[in-house]
Order: sequence, then C-alpha cells, then structure tokens
Amino acid sequence: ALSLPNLCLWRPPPPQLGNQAASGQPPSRWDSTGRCADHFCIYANHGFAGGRGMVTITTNSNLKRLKKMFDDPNAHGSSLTAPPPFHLAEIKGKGLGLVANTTLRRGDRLMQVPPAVLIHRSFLEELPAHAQIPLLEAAVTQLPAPLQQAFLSQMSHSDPNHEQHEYHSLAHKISAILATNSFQLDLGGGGGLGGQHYANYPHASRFNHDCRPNVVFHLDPRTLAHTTTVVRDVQPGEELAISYLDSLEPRAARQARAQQVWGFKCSCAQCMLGEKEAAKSDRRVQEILQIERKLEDISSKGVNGELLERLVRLYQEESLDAKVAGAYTLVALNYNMLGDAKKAGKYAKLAHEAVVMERGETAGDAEAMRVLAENPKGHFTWRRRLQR
Ligand SMILES: C[S@@+](CC[C@H](N)C(=O)[O-])C[C@H]1O[C@@H](n2cnc3c(N)ncnc32)[C@H](O)[C@@H]1O
Repeated sequence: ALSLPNLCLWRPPPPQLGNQAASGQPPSRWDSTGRCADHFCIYANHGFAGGRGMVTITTNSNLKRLKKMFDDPNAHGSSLTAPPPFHLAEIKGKGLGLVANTTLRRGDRLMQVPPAVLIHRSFLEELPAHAQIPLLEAAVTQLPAPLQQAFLSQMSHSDPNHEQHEYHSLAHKISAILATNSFQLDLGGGGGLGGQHYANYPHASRFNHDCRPNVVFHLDPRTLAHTTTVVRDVQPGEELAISYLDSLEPRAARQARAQQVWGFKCSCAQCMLGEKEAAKSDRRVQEILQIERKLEDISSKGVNGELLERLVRLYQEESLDAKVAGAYTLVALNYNMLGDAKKAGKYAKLAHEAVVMERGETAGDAEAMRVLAENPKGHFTWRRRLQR
C-alpha cells in the first residue's frame, strides 16, 4: 500500500500562470522526459506558474500549442485573493470542502489557479491500461514535491475516507484521482487527435457539488486557468460549492449521474426537497426549457415582455444563479427584437456580467452582449419580431 501524504491545506499558488519565473525558480520550459506511448509523451515544466510546476501527457501538436500559448505575454494574466476568503474543512458526508470565512457577494472572485496535470483525452480513453500505467506514474513523479503532494492528497470517490483505502498501485491511485477531479479542457485547433484534455487543479478540486451552487467556474483555454466566482451572496460559515452536473436536468437524472460518475448520493438542499416541492421544481425547469425554445425561434408567436420577465423569475425561484448567462442573453435579444431598447440594454449588461463569470472574458457572447448593451437600436436584432 502507498503511504499517503498529509492533506495539503490551502496555500495560494504563486500568481503567475505562464513564463515569468520568480527569482530563484527554474525557468518555464517544456522538457521531454523521453517517455512515450503511442502518440503521447510526457512533458514537464518545472518553472510553470512561478516554479509551481506542471506536467502534461499529450501529442506533439498540443505541445506546440502550449509552447505558443505561453510565448504570448497576454496569456499570463492571473490573480488570486490572498489570503483566501475561505478555508478547508471537513463537511459531514462529503469529505473535505471549502467554507466561506467572510460575507461574499455575487461577482467576488475566489481563485484563479493553473493546472498541475494536463492529459490528452484519447490517452485516457483509448489506450489500454498497460500503456497508460507507466506514463501516469512517471508523469506525477515529475511534479515538484509540494505539487505532487497536493495532487496525491486529492480525494477519489473510491477512497472517501482517504487514509483507509489501499490502492493496488500508484497508477491506480492516480487514475482514481483523475477520474474524480478532472475538468475537460479543449486547447482548440482540431487536426490529428484534437486538443481535448483532462485538466487537474488540486486546489480547485476541493469544491463539493451542489445542484444550486453559489459558485461558478470556467476554464480558459488560452491560459489553462481555472477561475471560480461567487454567484450569490454567501454568509460566513456557508459551504462554497460548484455544480458537477447540468442543473437543468430533473432531480432523478442528476442524482443518477452523481452516483454513477462521482459515487455519491446527492443530498444538497435541492435534492432533499420533499416530493411535492421537488415535482414543482422539475415543472419550473420544464417551463424554463419550453420558454427558451420559444425565444430561440424568430417565428414563435406570443413572445412578449411578460414571457421574458417570467423566464427571469423562474431562474430566480429556482436559485439558478450559476446558470443565468444564457437566459439573460435570450431575454436581452428578445427585448431588442420587440423594440424595447431600455430593457434590452439592462439585460444585455446582466448577460455580459453573467457570461464573464460563467464562461470567461473571451467567450463570444461576452463581446456580443457588450455590443448590444452599448447600442440596442443599432443592433441587427432591433425590432426584428415586429417586422415579421
Ligand atoms: C472533486 S471531490 C470534492 C472534494 C472532496 N470532498 C475532498 O474531500 O477532497 C469530489 C468528491 O467529493 C464528494 N462529494 C462532492 N460533492 C458531494 C455532495 N454534494 N455530497 C456528498 N459527497 C460529495 C464525492 O465523494 C465526490 O466523489
């Protein structure tokens, strides 16, 4: 059995994501370790993120993308609230989790962290275990000691009690950690095996799941950063949680997926609603989906201000604060199509703010909503529903 490292309590990583090495740190450079399987090789960067380090198992074309990415001086923006406004704590029935230290407001940034490990999706999904095992072990041992410890202290759902679980091998433990704690990250640019990876962020892995979360996250394919933002007011002592699932799915489907993929029975407040309340919630979500389908179709009849305000209200009643970007976007565009510039501007601003939180500054809709908010009457959607 492996001896497990002590749990690594939260310590903010250095603020840079990219090339600039802090003084005394190794330079940021992608070194080949010479270990490969099929099209995939291990590349380690000991100077990444100011000496925090990072390792990837990827293809040559993706290595080129990474190199290019961190040659771009604009790719290095990163910030972290230090000291963080939360702490790590044992949460009954969930293992560890993050708890607010102070009152937090919608829009407050929690952390922006670089990945420790980035693994090509085809490596994990298509290569046989015997080809993966030696590379997974070699890759993790390339990480600088503190990050290696943070990586190995992550929970895996086959190991809810951490210390008590015995793994057959280091590779087994690494696979289990990756399965529980990875985020999909597409570096873009199709070709060959494509840019899809699984990225692991040991500090961001401590967020537990909630079907109506108070925190939203997004990954930036230009910097690899994982960013988390508070989406509604949070009181000190409240747990900070993200959603692992599609919040607009019915309760039974969400619970089945939580069990199947992460091995837990979801007992968040939304899942613990009584039968009557849960059915009411499922009906509200059904209505949300119906209204949105209607708003997406320019030929729909019966689109008016009342319907648009109803959609906004349903999101509020459902506490879907982490998923409002799409709804605000549709509402802004439809107000504009109905010739209401004031409301279109108001919702375009809200949509822009929500898109930035949910998908990042570079998401296409962020720019689109900024443009609409600036000049509704000059927008191509102006009065479009009235001209039909
Ligand atoms: C990404 S980790 C979250 C952090 C983890 N609790 C820890 O101690 O490091 C995911 C695992 O946490 C647990 N978990 C997350 N959200 C949960 C919830 N709402 N209820 C019960 N367990 C949860 C599950 O075991 C899941 O597989």
